[in-house]
Amino acid sequence: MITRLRRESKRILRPIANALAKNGIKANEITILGLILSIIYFIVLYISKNPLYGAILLALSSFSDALDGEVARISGTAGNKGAFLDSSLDRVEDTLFLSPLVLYFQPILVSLLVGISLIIPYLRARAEALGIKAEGRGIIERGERIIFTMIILILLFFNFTFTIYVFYIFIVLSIVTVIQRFQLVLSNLPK
Ligand SMILES: CC(C)CCC[C@@H](C)CCC[C@@H](C)CCC[C@@H](C)CCOC[C@@H](COP(=O)(O)O[C@@H]1[C@H](O)[C@H](OP(=O)(O)O)[C@@H](O)[C@H](O)[C@H]1O)OCC[C@H](C)CCC[C@H](C)CCC[C@H](C)CCCC(C)C
Ligand SMILES: Nc1ccn([C@@H]2O[C@H](COP(=O)(O)O)[C@@H](O)[C@H]2O)c(=O)n1
Ligand SMILES: [Mg+2]
Ligand SMILES: [Mg+2]
Repeated sequence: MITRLRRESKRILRPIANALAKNGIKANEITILGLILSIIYFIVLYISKNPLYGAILLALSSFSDALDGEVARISGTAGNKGAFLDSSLDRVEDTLFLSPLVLYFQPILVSLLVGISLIIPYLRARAEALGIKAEGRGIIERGERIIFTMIILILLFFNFTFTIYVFYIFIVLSIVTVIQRFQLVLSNLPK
């Protein structure tokens, strides 16, 4: 879903990215800013236990993630080094985004979710190493997972009792995505 939104999102992202590139801001700096914001998210949410602060910091960090690639392309610096930095720091950020959910849900389920959120991109990386395109494959890719996390934090802020069910749905959809990516790779390999 988010992958399909990617093209339309350019209309919002392009002018902001243009302004940043014009002012000499580098893509890697935005990538690092995203990481710093995710660390602040982790600390602030863990200490304050206020899910609204978490939702705001999550929005800012993930927005940096949506912007860095655009800045790299506009300034002509897009390349493997940046792609490696971006994807690898995404994994650090995913861990930081999801771990504090232990404050609200069963730790065993949160640790399962953290693990699954690392397995999903691992499967994409492995698929791509085997020459199989996995972008856009799976019901809940990173963009959707970030939006799910944001919705959960907002629902927690308003103390809705049904939030736990949204959390369960998040886990189930993440497991479905793992299965979808396994299927994708296995059905594309001769043996
Ligand atoms: C003017 C500004 C200062 C205003 C700031 C406003 C912000 C606070 C608003 C934030 C809005 C927030 C909700 C935005 C969330 C965006 C978030 C969903 C984007 C997350 O980025 C995901 C990114 C992932 O793709 P990428 O290829 O880089 O990474 C790959 C991924 O990790 C793979 O994992 P997996 O396999 O899928 O599990 C790995 O396998 C790969 O290795 C890895 O490379 O996708 C980015 C593209 C998105 C399509 C971009 C969406 C942009 C938003 C729609 C833009 C909307 C911004 C507006 C300002 C919104 C304003 C809303 C307002 C607050 C009402
Ligand atoms: N610091 C960076 C970040 C990203 N890139 C390039 O952008 C691609 C990812 O774009 P997104 O829109 O998904 O963020 C990535 O593959 C790199 O080519 C970069 O060069 N430097
Ligand atoms: Mg990015
Ligand atoms: Mg990133």
